[in-house]
Amino acid sequence: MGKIRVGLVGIGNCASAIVQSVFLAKKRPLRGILFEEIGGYRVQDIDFVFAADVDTRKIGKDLGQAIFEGSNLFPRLVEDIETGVKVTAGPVLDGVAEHMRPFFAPHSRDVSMDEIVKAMRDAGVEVVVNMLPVGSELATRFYAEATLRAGAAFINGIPVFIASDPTGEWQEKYRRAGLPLLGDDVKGQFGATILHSALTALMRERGLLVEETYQLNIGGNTDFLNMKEEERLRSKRESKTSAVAYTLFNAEEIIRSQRIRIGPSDWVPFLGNTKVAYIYIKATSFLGLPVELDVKLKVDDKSMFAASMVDAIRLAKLALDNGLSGPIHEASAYYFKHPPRPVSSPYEAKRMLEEFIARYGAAQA
Ligand SMILES: O=P([O-])([O-])O[C@@H]1[C@@H](O)[C@H](O)[C@@H](O)[C@H](O)[C@@H]1O
Repeated sequence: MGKIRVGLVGIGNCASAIVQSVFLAKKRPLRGILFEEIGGYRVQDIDFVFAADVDTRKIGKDLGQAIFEGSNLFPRLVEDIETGVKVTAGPVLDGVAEHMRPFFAPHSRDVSMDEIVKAMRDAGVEVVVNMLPVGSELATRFYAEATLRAGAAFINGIPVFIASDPTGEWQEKYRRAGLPLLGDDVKGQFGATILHSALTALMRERGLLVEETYQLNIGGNTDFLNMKEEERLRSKRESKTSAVAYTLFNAEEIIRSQRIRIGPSDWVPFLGNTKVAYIYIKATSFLGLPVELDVKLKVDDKSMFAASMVDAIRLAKLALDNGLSGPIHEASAYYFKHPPRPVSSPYEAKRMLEEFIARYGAAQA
């Protein structure tokens, strides 16, 4: 099987977890992985060929070194990573929040679309992964456009609505260009969203009516620090809330009456990369009697991201190999919180995904 030529945008903790998982997979079988192979592609078939960031502490360094620079704190799991890819300077646009400047060292050079498209083309990028900070609306659109012009598939890991663009414009652009589009906003492997929505889906399946629910999240990395600005956080709340709301009988009513509250809640520096989620659900069961559930989840936030992303990358490549274009619904519904076509149960989403892999993976073999 061939390699997958991948470009990474935003060399933060998520990128570190992805890069390290690929180099770890070259040494020994990965633990906790969902699919060993997708259409014949293994995690170690991911080849990094392009990387972009705005932080001067990362620009110009080998990707294998840049993932440990700046405010990155994902632990080192592999020694001596050399990718041969130098981190290139991307445009800053809205990629750095004002209150983050003391923690960042963004460059101040103008970087044009032509420069980035050329760099992507020269590198022969097939799949671009967007991992910019939440709230990077302009910067995400910039890279979605650059990827399109460079002729690659785009995976949008953050809550800017590209694959799920309500106007349908981005979906149409990718369809016309004959390129796959996956997104939006990664659903961690066993993160707060999948756990919360699996619980509410189970309640629905067992005939319970959810009356009220919240999901509070705290963490100590720059992702949580960035989201302290309420405006940057708006799309994240929408994305996370919708992922749970799709599993409810009474979504509209519960949203209207503000009996659902979901989102990142605070930055607690000493937590580092650990994310803690508190989930509460109150439901009505048989004969109108109440059921209450309180769950606390504690996970490494970025390994959760990477587990989903190494699958999404292989699915994007499978879509490319099979000449699929526009939104890849099966992959988006399972791995992303805000897909263009949401599915009300994670089990149904998994069934669709497995059918997709069997169909296109087999076609390829
Ligand atoms: O899946 P989940 O745990 O609800 O939420 C996750 C966030 O906590 C994480 O910071 C981000 O990198 C992932 O993309 C995902 O959004």
